[in-house]
Amino acid sequence: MACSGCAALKLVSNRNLKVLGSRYVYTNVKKYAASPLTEIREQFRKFVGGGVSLRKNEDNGIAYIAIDHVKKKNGFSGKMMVDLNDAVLELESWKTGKGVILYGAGGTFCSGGYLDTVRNICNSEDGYKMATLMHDSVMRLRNLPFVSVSLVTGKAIGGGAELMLATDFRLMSYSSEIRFVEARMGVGTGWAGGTLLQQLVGHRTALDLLLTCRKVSADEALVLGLADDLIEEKDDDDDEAAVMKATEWLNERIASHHHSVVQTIKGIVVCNDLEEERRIFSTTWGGKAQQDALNKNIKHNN
Ligand SMILES: CCC(=O)SCCNC(=O)CCNC(=O)[C@H](O)C(C)(C)COP(=O)(O)OP(=O)(O)OC[C@H]1O[C@@H](n2cnc3c(N)ncnc32)[C@H](O)[C@@H]1OP(=O)(O)O
Repeated sequence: MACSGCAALKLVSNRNLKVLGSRYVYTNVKKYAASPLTEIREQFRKFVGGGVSLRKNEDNGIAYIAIDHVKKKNGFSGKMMVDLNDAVLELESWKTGKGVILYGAGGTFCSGGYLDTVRNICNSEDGYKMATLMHDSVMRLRNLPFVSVSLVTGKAIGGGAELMLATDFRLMSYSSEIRFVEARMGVGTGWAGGTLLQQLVGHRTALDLLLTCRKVSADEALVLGLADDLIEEKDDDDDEAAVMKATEWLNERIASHHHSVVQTIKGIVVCNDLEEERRIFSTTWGGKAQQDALNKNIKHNN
């Protein structure tokens, strides 16, 4: 008698898929011994071009991460990958921070992997290493106890489109656009974009955007939930004006709160664990910000 499960099993084994818990996992993917990050960083910092810089403003508690490789539309070199990793590691020890704005210099967010670097690491093992380094930076950035915003002006292409998914929010200038071109370039997402995009817009829209490689305008990004707000631009190349607008937008959410409160709320939202939520929550309970609020007899009726 035909067994319907057998057909499914055959399909699964044909595709080198194995059931693991409730998930199917690929079994025909070559496994690499995990290289230590220090080793990967040493290798990647040799692929020069551009830089990523960090500026912390102690007055407003906002840090600014600038992607700067303007001549190459902010194509992300190996060195920039290491710079980003350094920036995020430094932010992890910033006690009084509240927010982070990630932006591209010269009116482009980021055109993805710098093709000179890409050509130098164009083999499966180095691809695994690049993904390891970028996953480390992206997930550390995402989990920082600060509210993070990507400010997208101009284009966010390929890895650049993935990078903007690392932050809590995305602000786009009206004429900016996002384009996941990885499939057109013969690859998948290597900077955590598949996972993050799926979480943000759902798996069908993620598949659609990744397979069609189509341009997503700022207006459409807003509808899809890829963007949270649009900012007006007088001149897309005017980094300072755009950064100022993003700062205002972020400040509307964080300026009136003590850094300990912002950090607690962000920590709670990303921890996904009630025991951890209790621990983080208890750091502000009974603290000065709570005492001050109680002493003010605040009414919430307007
Ligand atoms: C990690 C996996 C990935 O990220 S896959 C995606 C890799 N990125 C790409 O393939 C982007 C290729 N570039 C482009 O599509 C265009 O240059 C874009 C970004 C749309 C900009 O077009 P447009 O405004 O007309 O400027 P342009 O082409 O004249 O560029 C100016 C100079 O910059 C360069 N450039 C641009 N992006 C990169 C990049 N990612 N890596 C290396 N170089 C890049 C262009 O080649 C051009 O250089 P040049 O002035 O001709 O020497």
